[in-house]
Amino acid sequence: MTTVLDAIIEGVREDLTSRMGRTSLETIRAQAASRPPALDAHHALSGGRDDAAGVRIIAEVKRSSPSKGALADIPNPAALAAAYQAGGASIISVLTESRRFGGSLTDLECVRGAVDIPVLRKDFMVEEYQFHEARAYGADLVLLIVAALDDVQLREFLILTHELGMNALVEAHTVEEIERAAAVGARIVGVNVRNLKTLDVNVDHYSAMAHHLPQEVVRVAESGVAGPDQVLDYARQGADAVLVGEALVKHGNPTAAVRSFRSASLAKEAQ
Ligand SMILES: O=C(O)c1ccccc1NCC(=O)[C@H](O)[C@H](O)COP(=O)(O)O
Repeated sequence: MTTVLDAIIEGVREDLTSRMGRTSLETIRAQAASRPPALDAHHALSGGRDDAAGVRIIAEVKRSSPSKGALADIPNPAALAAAYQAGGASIISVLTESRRFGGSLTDLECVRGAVDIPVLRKDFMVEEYQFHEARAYGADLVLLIVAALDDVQLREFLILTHELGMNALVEAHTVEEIERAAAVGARIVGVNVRNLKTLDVNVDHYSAMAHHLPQEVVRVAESGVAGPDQVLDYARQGADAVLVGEALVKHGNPTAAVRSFRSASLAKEAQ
C-alpha cells in the first residue's frame, strides 16, 4: 500500500530530477564548499544540559502541510525566523519541500541570512545531491527520516552529513527506528509523534518511546505542540529540545510564542 510518506517522496524525487538537470552535482558541490562552515547544531541543542537553559526550541517555518493544508502565508520567512530567534529559539527549521509544504531552498537561504543560530533543512533527504544542496543554501543541520531510508542509506547519509560539517536530526517513530538510528551512531534523535504513514498525531507517543532512546543522544520531541503545557510535558519526559511548527506559524506573535515555550521549560528546571 502506498503511504503518505511514499507519495511525498515520489514528488520530492521528481522535483529533484529537474533541479539536477539545471545544476550539476559538481556545481552544487562547489557551491557547498564555498560556504562558510556550518554552525554547530549539536552544541546549540546540548550545550545547556548542565545549566538552567531548559528545553531548546526548534522553531519551524511551515506554510502548509499534508495533514492540515494551508497554515500561514509567511511572505517573509526571514522576518519570521528573526522573530523566532528574538524569542529564544535555538534552531530554525525550514521546510524546503514545495508541493505539500509550500517551502523552497530560497526560504532556506533567506532564513540563513537573517539569523545567527543553526538552520535545519527539513525535507525528505533521499539522494546525495540534496546534502550538498542543503549546505550550498546554508543549512547547518539536515533531517534524516529513518522510515524513508534503508540502513545503508542511513549510515552513508549520516557520514556524508558529518563530512560536510553538518549535523543530522535523525527522526524515528517506532522502537525499531530508534534502534536503527542508534546503530548508525546518530547523535541527535527525534521522536516524531506524527506517524508519517498515516498522519495520526499522538502526543503520548513520546513517553512510550523516550526510554528507548540511548542515554548519550540529544533527544528531540517533534510535532503536536499546541502550547506551553505540551512543551513542559515533553520536557518532563526528558526531551532536550522540542520541534514546533503549526502552533508558532499560527500564533500571531512568534517572538512571544517562542518565549512562552522557553519559559514553560524553565519552570520545570526551577522545580
Ligand atoms: O505536518 C505534516 O502534516 C507532515 C506530514 C507528512 C510528513 C511530515 C509532516 N510534517 C513534518 C513535521 O514533522 C512537522 O512539520 C514538525 O514536526 C512540526 O509539527 P507541528 O508542530 O505539529 O506542526
